[in-house]
Amino acid sequence: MSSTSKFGHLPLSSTGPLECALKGTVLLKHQYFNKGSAFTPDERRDFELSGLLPPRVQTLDQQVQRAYEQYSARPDDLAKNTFLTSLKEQNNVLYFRLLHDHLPEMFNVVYTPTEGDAIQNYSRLFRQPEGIFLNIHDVDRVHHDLSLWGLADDVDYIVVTDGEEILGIGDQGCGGILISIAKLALTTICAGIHPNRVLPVVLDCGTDNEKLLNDPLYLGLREKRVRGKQYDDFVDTFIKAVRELYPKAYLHFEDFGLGNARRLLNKYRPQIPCFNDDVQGTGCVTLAAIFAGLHVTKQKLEDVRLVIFGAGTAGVGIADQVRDAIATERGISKEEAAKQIWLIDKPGILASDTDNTTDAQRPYLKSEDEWKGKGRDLMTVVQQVKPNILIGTSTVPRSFTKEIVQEMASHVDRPIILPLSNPTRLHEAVPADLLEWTNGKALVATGSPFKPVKGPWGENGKELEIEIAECNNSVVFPGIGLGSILSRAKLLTDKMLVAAVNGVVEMSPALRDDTVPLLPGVDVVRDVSVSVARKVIQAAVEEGVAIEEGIPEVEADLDEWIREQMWNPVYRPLKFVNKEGASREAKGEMRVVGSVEGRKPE
Ligand SMILES: NC(=O)C1=CN([C@@H]2O[C@H](COP(=O)(O)OP(=O)(O)OC[C@H]3O[C@@H](n4cnc5c(N)ncnc54)[C@H](O)[C@@H]3O)[C@@H](O)[C@H]2O)C=CC1
Ligand SMILES: CC(=O)C(=O)O
Ligand SMILES: [Mg+2]
Repeated sequence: MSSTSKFGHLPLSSTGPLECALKGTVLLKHQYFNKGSAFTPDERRDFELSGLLPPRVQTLDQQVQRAYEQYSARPDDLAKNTFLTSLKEQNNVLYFRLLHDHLPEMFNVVYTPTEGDAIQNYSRLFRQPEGIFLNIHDVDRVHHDLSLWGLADDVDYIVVTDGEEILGIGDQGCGGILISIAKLALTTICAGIHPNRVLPVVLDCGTDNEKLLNDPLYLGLREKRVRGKQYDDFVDTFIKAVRELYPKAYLHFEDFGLGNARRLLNKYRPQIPCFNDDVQGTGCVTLAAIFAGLHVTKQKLEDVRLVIFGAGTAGVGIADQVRDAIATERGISKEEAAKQIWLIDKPGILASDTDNTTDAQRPYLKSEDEWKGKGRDLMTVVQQVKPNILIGTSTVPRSFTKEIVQEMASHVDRPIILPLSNPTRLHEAVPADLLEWTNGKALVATGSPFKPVKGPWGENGKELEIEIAECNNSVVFPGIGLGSILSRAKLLTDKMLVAAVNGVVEMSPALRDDTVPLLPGVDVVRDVSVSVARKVIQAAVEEGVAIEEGIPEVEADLDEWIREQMWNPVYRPLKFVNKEGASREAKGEMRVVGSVEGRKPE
């Protein structure tokens, strides 16, 4: 039962007994309340479960042990991913506890790269729907369909995608729902966001993926993507419905295509608390990695000479975050700061004479005179620019060749090289090669996880194992979301994003020891999220956008206030309440009771 905390408020995630109006088989099939073999003897009696379960009562730890054995017996990562999806549908606490206890091992199975395989196979692996599917041809029903999820107060965090540019594997149509689900699972496991107060959404606008269009089992709209005004009206209707139904919710855009990602962010950012993970999340985590790298190389932002290969949603998102940091740090204009960044896309270096550049790329165009008569390919740019940082967001595998990397390393002692394209097979270079080509000098972080690399790189050729940081927006988006939700920020401002970067940098192992990774790993992810959330909340208060009252000012209290509201995967004793008497004591649990009872939308 929830109660006010020492801070005099009702925490977002509560502890103590959990009210439940369900019994028998309905309860056993309910992912939020189900405990399986861990129902206590009293609960078995009170909730009509005694004949429905084998007699032995087990602990959560024993269940985790069994689930881990079952997981380990699955032959490959996709089968492991499918197993975990089923487990989540059966028992939320067990699923999140298993993940919690084995996170470093399972992270790449529930997230990139394996989740990408699951998304590509969505219509083949489909067993049970999860989330909300909105149909562009049913725009009149958007409000109604969204309302089926629950009542106004019940949603804190929404992830929405239109499935056009998923995790580096392109257009996946309605299978994109799985990226919304996966990102939300990470908000829970990494930042303790209540799993029952989140909402995954896919906007089904069709797909341009021929394979899906020709697949008779494809579950989404089998037609080409609808674009233009009809698309914009659909998104607008969705946003309006979100504001009406879930006025407190924070909206996370994920994996929209290049033509829409930034455009939608720019449109809605001044109106609602929203965030684009590919633009802003990637920008924040990469800036944090750069700060850590510069700390190791003993350089400052004024020393940055950054080349970004692949100037799409993520690439320009990174450029903006770095440019703004340089401008603030050096006290110069954004135009001046942009001179330290070079963008390369399919036509080569982007210059004033390059055709079809986007509004977002324009601030970074170089003068055509500067590049007249010169090659515009990556090798020439590296030769001319002599960058100390090279980032890949191109989806072009192996594009950072030995020659290019060695050219870069011939100008700087410790090149910072971040191949960020996902999934693993699309990385611009793999860490083992980067380290070998630079004799262990490169400071590397990657978009997907890689195993540590062994090599003779120590003093006098001593064998050393170098850990590789994962530079993925997953390091930062859960904490940004947590901070925004807890402060009930009405907008997500630039200063809150800068604060989030600082929250990650403070946790970077490389700040204390320059032989270790640039970014914190998943083993400390909850601490990272607290650090990020704290900074985000403080910035929201300073900016005057925090609505929540009573946010503690003292840092230690603020940390406690944050941690107290994070959801933990533990079983809570169930307390039976009559359906009529079911109160909303434990904030957030009512959606479950409501949906099972068939609560009508208001
Ligand atoms: N590590 C992380 O946290 C993140 C990684 N990513 C990854 O970054 C990659 C790009 O994602 P988005 O920016 O969303 O896609 P996008 O499609 O918006 O951008 C890709 C860009 O690369 C360019 N490109 C393609 N071929 C090229 C070539 N041969 N030479 C130069 N440029 C070329 C494209 O024209 C486009 O501008 C994906 O693999 C994605 O998974 C994206 C977001 C976060
Ligand atoms: C990590 C991520 O958001 C992406 O690859 O799209
Ligand atoms: Mg993404």
